This record gives sequence, structure tokens and C-alpha cells, in this order.
Amino acid sequence: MPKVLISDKLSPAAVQIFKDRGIEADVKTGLPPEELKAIIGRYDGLAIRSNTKVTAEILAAATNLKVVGRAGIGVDNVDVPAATARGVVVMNTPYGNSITTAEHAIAMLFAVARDIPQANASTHAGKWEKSKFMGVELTAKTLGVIGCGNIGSIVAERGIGLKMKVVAYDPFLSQERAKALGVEKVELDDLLSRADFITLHTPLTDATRNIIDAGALAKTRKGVRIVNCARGGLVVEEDLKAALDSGHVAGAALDVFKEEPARSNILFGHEKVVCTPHLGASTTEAQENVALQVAEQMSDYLLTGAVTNAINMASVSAEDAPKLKPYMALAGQLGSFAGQLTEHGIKAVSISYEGQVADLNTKPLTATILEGLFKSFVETVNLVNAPVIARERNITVTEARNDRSCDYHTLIRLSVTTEQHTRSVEGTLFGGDKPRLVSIKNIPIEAEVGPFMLYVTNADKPGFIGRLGTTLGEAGVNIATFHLGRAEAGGDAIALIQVDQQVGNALLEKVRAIPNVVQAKAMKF
Ligand SMILES: NC(=O)c1ccc[n+]([C@@H]2O[C@H](COP(=O)([O-])OP(=O)(O)OC[C@H]3O[C@@H](n4cnc5c(N)ncnc54)[C@H](O)[C@@H]3O)[C@@H](O)[C@H]2O)c1
Ligand SMILES: O=C(O)[C@H](O)COP(=O)(O)O
Repeated sequence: MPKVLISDKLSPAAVQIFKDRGIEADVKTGLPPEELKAIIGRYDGLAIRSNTKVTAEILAAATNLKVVGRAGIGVDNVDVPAATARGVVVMNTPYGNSITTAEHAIAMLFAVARDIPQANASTHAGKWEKSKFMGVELTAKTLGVIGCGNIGSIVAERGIGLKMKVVAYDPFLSQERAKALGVEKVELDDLLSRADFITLHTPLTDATRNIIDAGALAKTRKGVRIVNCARGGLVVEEDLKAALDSGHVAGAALDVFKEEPARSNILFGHEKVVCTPHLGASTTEAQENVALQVAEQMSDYLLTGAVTNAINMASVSAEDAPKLKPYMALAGQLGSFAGQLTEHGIKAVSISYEGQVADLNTKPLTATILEGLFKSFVETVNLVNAPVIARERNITVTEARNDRSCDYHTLIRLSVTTEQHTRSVEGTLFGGDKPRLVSIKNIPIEAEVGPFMLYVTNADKPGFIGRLGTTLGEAGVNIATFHLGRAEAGGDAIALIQVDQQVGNALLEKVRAIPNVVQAKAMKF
């Protein structure tokens, strides 16, 4: 039974889902890193929010971990490259808390426009400072949205509902989408110079880190108010404080901070700053949504191999997972076969999906082929990092699909181009689920792959098969299956033999010494 650790505060609904799906779930929140490191090796899955830091060190200790599930959106607390390198799928729940977070941003907008928290504290203290708290209206003001994705676009819609003029800066926002939302797509400088209120909704990346710094603030209108419910690192806190102190910025509402948990911060105590402790996603509804979703996604992956909302792997629907299973086996064999025959640097990989397989989601098949292909050269390759390895090594990977019927009802052709030549291998499924190689180097063959194989190429001359059988027999190597193929009578021929044990080097030399043998290779699957 798979085991999952829930290491941040998730709705109890998650535990119930895991239980119902037959997965054991332990809840241990607030563990110091050393304690997490000590126990993580026991778990197949780790369910988190933003509190748990899934570092490379934690991942190195997570010897059984297959999936990290983030009940929420941001995965900046997960070392995704380290997880990818270890074959750990990282998934999030991209929509479950979007409305809630957008509503928090709107609440913060009102709070900073009308000094509501400050006025609340003052009134509770019996001060009745009616003339101190003079706010501004939102109506007819310009709202600048930086990052107009899921949350930013909900905030934009709400802003329009409040009769604000909304301008958005997002390099990935299309004009059509901007038009449909009713926002004006602008450049950053334009947004900074026009907005009365600025609200941030981008992920924290190298491009967005410190996007609001002294230089950006200098371009804003005097009296601008800033709301950040995205990530702390987007705003340079020292620069914001200076702009608040000078009176250039009239107020800021912050849900997120550079260092979290933020027990102290230079902006704390500032009379123009409204703060909440990363509450953007904290509603009953959102927490129920993300907990249910993450538990279902993680269970699907651990139990069926279905992949949803993964950051570092192609999606596989629950419906596709069982259909893909026999093809994954075939794809792995094709990749591994080609990889074991490759002796030079790979420049390009071309994969053609023909017949029935062309109707399936082929991304996971391509990843499986690449994993099999690279296994001979890269010890740490896995299904998750194989496409990354191809990119890093400048190996061009192309995929083609052709759903017309070919000689077989379904066929995968893998061609590998090295510095020397291009070699192809093809495979199909017999009986719908039994992988078979049906062509090697364009020579037809029908071969079942077993754990130990001997691959021999030779000139098609009489006497070869008998000598090969005798050589293996004399070495005490039992033949399980024997498959032959040839380009034409007397031409290039191939023998693919399944044997019951690994063929050692001494025996390989004897095989190579048989007349007309061109190449002999021991293979393992
Ligand atoms: N405070 C909270 O509790 C809370 C809750 C949920 C999400 N968040 C955070 O809110 C942010 C947005 O979440 P989302 O679900 O809307 O994400 P999203 O991916 O749907 O949207 C992000 C948008 O930012 C845009 N973007 C990326 N780089 C940009 C750049 N350099 N300049 C301008 N725009 C850029 C993208 O094109 C995208 O449209 C994330 O950082 C997320 O972690 C915070
Ligand atoms: O990225 C997110 O989903 C939010 O920042 C919410 O974080 P939390 O789950 O820790 O509240």
C-alpha cells in the first residue's frame, strides 16, 4: 500500500480521500527539516502547502518518493529541478484557490484605499479618530494588474465590476484575451505611470523578482497604492519603505513577504501598510478544493500512473493510463534497444506513431522512449528528466503521428541519428498488449524481447544458424527464442536471440569469430 506524508496543514478531506483510495496517510505538520529528512524515505508521496521546503537535501533522502503534491499554486518552496533529476513528479492545483486569492486582493485594495485595519485598531482603542482616516474612492481609478493569468484576470474582472479602468502588463497575455477581459494590455512602464493602484499576480521567477524596486517606484504616480498577494520577492521591501516614508507611495497592502514566516519585517508597524500572514488562499472553500484535488491527483498517480497538473511531466489522464500501459512497455523496449546499439553521440531522435497509437497521448511514450534510449549513457535518467536531458544535450526530438493504417494496426518507429548514421527500430503490440519488435535497421523481423538478448548481424549465408546454436550450446547458454530477419536472400541479416542468462564477453568473442558475423552484442532489458 503506498504511503503519503501530509506535512502542512491541509483540510482533513485530503486524509479521507487517501484512505478511501487505499493509501496510508500520515499527518505531521511543522516538522523541522532534520526531522522531515529522517522520515521522508518511508513515503511514496508528500502533500504540502507553502510551509514545507522541499529542498535538494530532503529529496536526496526521499528514496521512495514518487510525487510531491502542492495543495495550492506556487511551487517556489520545491526544488523542482532536483525533483525532476530524481524522477519525482511535482504537481499543483492551479485553479482551486484562484477566486479566493483574487477576493483577498480586492479586500486588500479596499483596505488600503480606506485604511480599514488602522481605523479598526484605533476605534477598538476608543480613539474615535474620524478626521484622521481620509480614504480614496476606487471608482474611475486606474488599476494596474501585473500578471494577468488565473488570479490576475479574476482581479481584473472584479476591478471592472467596481467601475475601475484596468490596465494589464503580462507579456504572455494575448490581445484577444485582453479584449475579452475588457482590459487594456500595456507595457510595464505605461502601467507604472498610469495606475492609481497596482496589484501583483505573477509567479516569482528571475524575470519578476524585484519587479517593483526603487526604479519602478520612481515611475509611478504620487499617491499610488500597491497590493501584493502573489509572492514576497516581487517587491523590494526596503525600496517600498523608502517610497512610503517619502509619501510618494500612499499605501501598501501585503499578504506575502520576502522571508516567510515573517516574524519581523521592516514594513511592520508602518502606518500606511496593511499586512496579512499569507492568507490569500485561506478560505474554507479554497482549502477544501485544493486538498481534495491534490489528494485525488496524488492517488491517481500512485495507483494508476495518471498525471494531472504536473509541473515537470506530461499529463496522462486516468482514462489514458491503462491504454498507455502496454505502449509504455513497447516504448521502453524500443528506446532501450536503440540505446544499447548506439555507440556515437546522438544528434537527433525522430519518433513516428502510426495507426491506433497515433490517437493516444504520445508525450509520455516519447518520454519513455527517451528514458530507454539514454539509460545506456546516463545513470540518473528517469521518465521525468529524460526530455530535459535531451534539451540539455541539444538532441533534437521530433514526433510525427499518422493515424492511417499501416502493415500493423499500431506501430511505433524510432530513428536515432548519431554523428555516424541514422538507425531505425520499429515495434507493435500483438494481441493488443504484447510488445514485439517488427523491424530493425529496416529489416523485417518479429521478435519478443526478454531480459537477456543476443543481437547478431551477419551476411545471409548457409551454415550460420547451426554454428551460432552450437557456439551458444557449447557455452551452456540456453536459447529461449530465436528470431531471424534479412533484407533479401544472401543480403544483410539479423538474429535476435533471447537467452536465459547474460552473454559474457568471452562468448561474444566466439560469436564474432563465426564466419559472416558482422556484429554481436549482448543486451539487457
Ligand atoms: N497569497 C496567496 O496565498 C496566493 C494564493 C494563490 C496564488 N498565489 C500566487 O499568485 C501568483 C499568480 O498565480 P496564478 O494562479 O494567477 O498564476 P498564473 O500562472 O495563472 O498567472 C501568472 C501570470 O503571470 C504572467 N507572467 C509571468 N511572467 C511575467 C512577467 N515577467 N511579467 C508579467 N507577467 C508575467 C504569466 O503570463 C501569467 O499570465 C503566483 O505567484 C502564486 O503563487 C498566492
Ligand atoms: O501559491 C499558493 O497557492 C498560495 O501562496 C497559497 O499558499 P498556502 O497554501 O501556503 O496558503
